Amino acid sequence: MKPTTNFIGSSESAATLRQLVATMANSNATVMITGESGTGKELLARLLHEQSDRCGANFVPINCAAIPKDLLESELFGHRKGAFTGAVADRIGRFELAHGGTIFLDEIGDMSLDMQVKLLRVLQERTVDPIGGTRQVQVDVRVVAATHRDLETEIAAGRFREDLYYRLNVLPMVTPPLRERNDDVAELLGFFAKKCVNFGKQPIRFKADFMTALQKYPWPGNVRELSNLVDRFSTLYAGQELDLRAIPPTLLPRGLVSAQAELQAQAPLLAKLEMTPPPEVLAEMNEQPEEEENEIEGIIMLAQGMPHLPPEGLSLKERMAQIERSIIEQALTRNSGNVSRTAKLLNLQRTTLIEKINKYDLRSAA
Ligand SMILES: Nc1ncnc2c1ncn2[C@@H]1O[C@H](COP(=O)(O)OP(=O)(O)OP(=O)(O)O)[C@@H](O)[C@H]1O
Repeated sequence: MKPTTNFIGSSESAATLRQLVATMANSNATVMITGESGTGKELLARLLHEQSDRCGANFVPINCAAIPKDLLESELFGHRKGAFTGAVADRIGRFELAHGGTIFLDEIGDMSLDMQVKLLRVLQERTVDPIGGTRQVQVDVRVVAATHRDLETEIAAGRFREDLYYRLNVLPMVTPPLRERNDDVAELLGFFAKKCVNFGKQPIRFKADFMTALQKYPWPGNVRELSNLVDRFSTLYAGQELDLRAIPPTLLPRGLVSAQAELQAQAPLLAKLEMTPPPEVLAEMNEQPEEEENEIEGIIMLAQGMPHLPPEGLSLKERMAQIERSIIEQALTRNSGNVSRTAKLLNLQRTTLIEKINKYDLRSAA
């Protein structure tokens, strides 16, 4: 079978996980993957399967928390026709389906104590008892289990069997939360954006300030949350290059929320005035993602045309001239170069405006 799974990331922990998978792939020992939801536990289990000699048989995932307690036994081990009300035909369980391959028992920490006993027996004897059946079925299955729970705490609380824990935890693997490997955020954004293109969406690109803000976000939903966000962006901003303004405020580090709010509030105003921040301001916004909050606010004030005094000071004359030139240029553009209408819009004498057009070398715009 051709491998299709890709565990993205250049951080040290991502590289270590890929290395662990390669090392563990061809052992038959049970693997226990722990980590927060959305950190890639199922992806790693698939990778393990694809890299193993078992890759020609099935990889069978089952979420033990998503299946009602009463149905889980039948799902895992199967049943015979008539075994219980509703069992209208024989049905093979997930263990049999995974014969020769790998079963992935997700959210094992949510399994009831009753089922834990039954699972332990299967792991020890390598046979399953379909409900209502009269004979046991031998299964050759590699077991990979996963949970977002701390199983040692669950054991201490009497909710998880210690013997099952040791049976499962032969080869442990831990997936770190994304906030602890934010080096991977940019690569993951690119990966999921490309995936959206493969699904026929227009490509989106990310500016530096966008990437930097998202690298600071703690990602409680981890890679799943990041992937969903890219899907949303690919729909809302198809074909565009995204900057800080595209990020939902709830995802922004506190220091950038007010900055973004001002930028967004400014957007309709700028549209109304047919003004955009001068190119040098936009460039500054994109080139200095790491700057302190006060600097970002300074950039925003600049974008708004508000006077801002940078920490290193400035030449007031030069800055005033820059602002004056920019406004005249925009007003001329808006009036298709008509000097009389531009003078009226800026409340200037026509002759004064012509002087300024000459001074700022704006004749081509007039
Ligand atoms: N390093 C990664 N590279 C590429 N995709 C990833 C990576 N990590 C996670 N994903 C993707 O993120 C999503 C969530 O991953 P996965 O289902 O493996 O997480 P999980 O830890 O098993 O979550 P849960 O505990 O909620 O079941 C999937 O679409 C998966 O393909």
